[in-house]
Amino acid sequence: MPTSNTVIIGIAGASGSGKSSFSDALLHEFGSAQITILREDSYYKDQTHLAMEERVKTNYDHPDAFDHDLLLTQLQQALQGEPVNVPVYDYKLHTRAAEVQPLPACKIIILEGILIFTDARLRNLMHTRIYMDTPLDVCLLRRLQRDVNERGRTLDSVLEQYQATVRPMFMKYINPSKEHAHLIVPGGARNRVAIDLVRARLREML
Ligand SMILES: Nc1ncnc2c1ncn2[C@@H]1O[C@H](COP(=O)(O)OP(=O)(O)O)[C@@H](O)[C@H]1O
Ligand SMILES: Nc1ccn([C@@H]2O[C@H](COP(=O)(O)O)[C@@H](O)[C@H]2O)c(=O)n1
Repeated sequence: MPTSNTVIIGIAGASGSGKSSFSDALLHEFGSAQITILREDSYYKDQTHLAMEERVKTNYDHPDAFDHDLLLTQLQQALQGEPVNVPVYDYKLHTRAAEVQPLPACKIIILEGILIFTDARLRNLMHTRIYMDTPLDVCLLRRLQRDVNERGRTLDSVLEQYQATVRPMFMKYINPSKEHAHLIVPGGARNRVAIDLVRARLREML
């Protein structure tokens, strides 16, 4: 458990389950002066040393794809009130961008990502753990649309990656990590009751 005044809320779930949308809904309720969102995706390992053909072959749904050590260090710095420069990830180039993004100092940090509950060091820093429990077919359809429209992917590449790594890693790592959740949310970011419940809990903390 964190010892500072800052509180970390973890939101995990499959890719396309609505983690970002749920986090954004909470940010919308409270505003950026009180809540900031930190995305596990920002901590994908730098791959500038690899050729593009190697980068596309990476398993991005395995815990080893992330630099959780850096994420942990930066969360601890944020809890101590120290300035934090978050890496910026580029999904089209599959690597870290040159720039960094300062993390605003806030009372509540929402940490969202597919594998954040698989690491006990991260879990132990989270005051509340929420799991987005959205059916996998719905997740795939959303991901397909998003990856083609926003992440520079083709239909074939999304389906190939889904079968090769996304679904198997969900079964092996993400779905079992649900056992660490305090709250399991069906229906994603449109679950108004869940947003209201979490909002009430966050309001108590502020
Ligand atoms: N309840 C919903 N209904 C329809 N589309 C949604 C819903 N929640 C999220 N989406 C869309 O699905 C895509 C993936 O959602 P997102 O919140 O980014 O998921 P995650 O962060 O878990 O990958 C986004 O394009 C988002 O706009
Ligand atoms: N270069 C990359 C890096 C990550 N991914 C996929 O992103 C998913 C996690 O992000 P969400 O916003 O969907 O939770 C994960 O499932 C990776 O497969 C990628 O395709 N390419």
